[in-house]
Amino acid sequence: MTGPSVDMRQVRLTLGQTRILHDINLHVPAGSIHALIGPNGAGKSSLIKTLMGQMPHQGALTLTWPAQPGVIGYVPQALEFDRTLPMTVNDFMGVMTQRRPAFFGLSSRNTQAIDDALTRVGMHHKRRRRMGALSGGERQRIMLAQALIPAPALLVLDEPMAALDEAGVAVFEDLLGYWRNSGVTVLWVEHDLDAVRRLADRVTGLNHRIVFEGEPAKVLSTEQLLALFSAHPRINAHDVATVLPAQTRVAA
Ligand SMILES: Nc1ncnc2c1ncn2[C@@H]1O[C@H](COP(=O)(O)OP(=O)(O)OP(=O)(O)O)[C@@H](O)[C@H]1O
Repeated sequence: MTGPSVDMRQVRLTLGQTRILHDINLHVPAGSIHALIGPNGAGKSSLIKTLMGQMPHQGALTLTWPAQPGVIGYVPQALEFDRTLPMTVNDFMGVMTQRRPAFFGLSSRNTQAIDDALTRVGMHHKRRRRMGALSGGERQRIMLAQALIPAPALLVLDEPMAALDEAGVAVFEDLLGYWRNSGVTVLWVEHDLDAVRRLADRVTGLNHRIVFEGEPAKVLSTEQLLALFSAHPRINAHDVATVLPAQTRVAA
């Protein structure tokens, strides 16, 4: 299950008249946990969608696999579900993990894997609930569960912790440890800088272009964070107060 390295060379993205990404050169080593941080609208989700082949980018994108190409898992930003949509957690897991339509029921081939994944994120007892009746944090746990089937070698996470409570964060950290030990490559968009310091091997600061890259302990200095978060036109005092950790705010 060992993951690939990821390389972007001179990647650019223009949507309409707006240049979203400028000359991105990014290297994510195989089997590493690589965080992507930056202000709102900096292009983090766009970079991830570019990697997933969903954007009309220019430049070179390379995945170098250790042996054969493996599975790429994706956890999108928090999804909303209509409360009345008659789709249970089981149905959703079926839709995400099997080819046959979910209204035929779960494929027996996947039942055990789905049970295990839901147990792993602490949601097995809610598998008959409607997706729209779950809390945001519970839905986020389901999004993590679907990314476990089939076991990914490269995992792309877009703010997976955004809606999680303390117990959910513990589940996520446990999964991250599991992926790390399994050699999975993880590219992870995150706003919680304390979590990035604690859990990532490397971090890239993005604001339409790469502002810095390196080990969190070395590059997440007050100066670098101010350069990253104050260069954006939409940044204001409130954004700085919510984005920078308390320790950094005091120091700044
Ligand atoms: N399809 C699109 N067409 C035009 N502009 C777009 C499109 N998708 C995104 N954008 C713009 O691209 C910029 C980057 O958006 P993106 O969602 O990648 O930022 P982000 O860093 O993920 O932001 P956030 O942290 O708020 O989720 C934004 O200004 C957004 O409005």
